[in-house]
Amino acid sequence: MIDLAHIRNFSIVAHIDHGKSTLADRLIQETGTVLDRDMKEQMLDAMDIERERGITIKANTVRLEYTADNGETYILNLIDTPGHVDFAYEVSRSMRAVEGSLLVVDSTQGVEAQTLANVYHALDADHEIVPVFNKIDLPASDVSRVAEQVEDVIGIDASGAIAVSAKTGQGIHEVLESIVHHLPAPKGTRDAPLKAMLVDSWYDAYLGVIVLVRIMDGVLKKGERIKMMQNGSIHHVDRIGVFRPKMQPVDELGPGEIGFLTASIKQVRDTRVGDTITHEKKGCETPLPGFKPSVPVVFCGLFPVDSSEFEDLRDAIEKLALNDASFSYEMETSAALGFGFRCGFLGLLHLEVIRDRIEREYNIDLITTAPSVVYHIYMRDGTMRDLHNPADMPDLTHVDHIEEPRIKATILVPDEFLGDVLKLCQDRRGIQEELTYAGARAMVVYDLPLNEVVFDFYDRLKSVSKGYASFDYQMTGYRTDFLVKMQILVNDEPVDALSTMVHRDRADLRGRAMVEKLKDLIPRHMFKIPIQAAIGGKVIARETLSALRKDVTAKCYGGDATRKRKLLDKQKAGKKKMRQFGKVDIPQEAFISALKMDS
Ligand SMILES: Nc1nc2c(ncn2[C@@H]2O[C@H](COP(=O)(O)OP(=O)(O)OP(=O)(O)O)[C@@H](O)[C@H]2O)c(=O)[nH]1
Repeated sequence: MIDLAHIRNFSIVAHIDHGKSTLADRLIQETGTVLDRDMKEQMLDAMDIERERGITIKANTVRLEYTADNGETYILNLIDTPGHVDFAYEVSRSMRAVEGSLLVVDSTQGVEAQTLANVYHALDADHEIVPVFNKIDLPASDVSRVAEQVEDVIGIDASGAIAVSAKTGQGIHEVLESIVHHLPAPKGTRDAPLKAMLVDSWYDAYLGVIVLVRIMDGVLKKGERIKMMQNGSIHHVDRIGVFRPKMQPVDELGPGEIGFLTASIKQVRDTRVGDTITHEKKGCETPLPGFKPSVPVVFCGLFPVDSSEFEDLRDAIEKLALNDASFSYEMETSAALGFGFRCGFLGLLHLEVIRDRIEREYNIDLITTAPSVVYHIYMRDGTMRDLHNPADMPDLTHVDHIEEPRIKATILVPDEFLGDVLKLCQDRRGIQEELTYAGARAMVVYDLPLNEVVFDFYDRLKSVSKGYASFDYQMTGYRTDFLVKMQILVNDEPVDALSTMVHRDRADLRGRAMVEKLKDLIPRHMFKIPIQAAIGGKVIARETLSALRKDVTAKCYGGDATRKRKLLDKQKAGKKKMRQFGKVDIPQEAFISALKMDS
């Protein structure tokens, strides 16, 4: 039995790359949770892909045991939260399971857009916050400037801030002491009926679904029968334990504790995040206030390049969906691409991660169609339908008006790039709402159509600001606008995978840019190929790809046989990555490249 006064539950909030994972590693190491020789960098980022991209996707948790300078031993439960905007929902969810946060700010960079977004989640959850200024080993570190920023921009007291280097370990001891002395102990009643929050869940091939819980009141033991309060389903608990960071069984989980349970649950979908778990008999009466469910906001089609791999793709998607309740999919057929899936994601990063995993872990080459947001189509008969795929756009004569999702975007950028950032937002149909300064940085808030952001906004923002701008957004609602479906025709055949919804005022520009790009991306054929952009029956842009008798080896004068061989092999490999539309081969990268807007 662990006494509540000796528990501290906390999370780390930070902008991406400010050192959250590195700090977590140091805390694990400093408390001896993992022996030094077993310590590999970034213990908490389990998946390869996370390691490679340096981002944390699945919220992870670890229990640390720390003997403080006052001689008392404390249990510190760290919940690692994802830092990226796509996973904002996971952040806000895990925040409710803990009482405090370490706010990590890179002292060479300062407060960024996701610092703000994440710290607001923490403040929403009534957290006590300890600011931690990281990377003080670097010459560019400026702790007093960052402290000023934290006070000015976020409005929290930075006098108790700790300067650390998660890299060298400097200041880590102070962080642990501050967790013990500045963060509140959890509250809860041992004798009350069981009330536990379902914080997260994921699928494990051996154990089935693993459920991360925070016990609010009561005690959970192995062998008990529990009830999920949302749907009343009953499960038999076959394992309980904690993460250190490996799984370690425990006898019970009491109030204030964070741990896991398994109960032969087959699918992550059967465990609703934010649900309240109680005992089947003598359970609690009222559930905890619920969480909002995460809804996919970006949709795109995934098709196998090699159509014989459709079943493999289905298998891969089903497996990934087992572990990710926020990823949705349904079968889709496209005239040009054959069989595939229409998939829904929380955002672009989520999309990229899933696509990468399918290509890498399941070895399937994919064609990804243009990402699209969900439009509300109001019909003349008074009904409304969601449009996930521009290809499904109903006949315009039946449509009354169309609404598109809007976001509130917060961008922090050094002064000198502000002009370019404003221009970018303006070009993307943005409406400026706020412009303020914090030192040499400007903070702008824009109301933007999500559609203009999902594709390459973030890349463009990074490039116009030389990487210095940071960005975060939240959905705000829907608004009517003059939106049309633009089709692309290659050799007079519509390529549905390239259909997009655009604002009418920008359609000509976009159409022109797309056909010009496609002209460069599609290889020449033996015949002339017209490439057109059209709205309804009206062509708004056109290019023609001239015919060519293709002899790729022609430039290999001198008859070097191995060079010729290599070129031919390369061409063959390239062929595999092409898709035939009527008589025309379109390379895979054309589907994405054509949509990128350079400026
Ligand atoms: N010099 C120096 N580098 C650091 C320090 N802490 C972290 N880094 C480096 O900064 C980079 C980002 O650190 P991470 O710990 O991966 O950052 P993160 O905030 O967890 O990033 P996400 O998981 O992507 O949100 C890595 O290359 C680290 O090695 C530090 O104290 N000093």
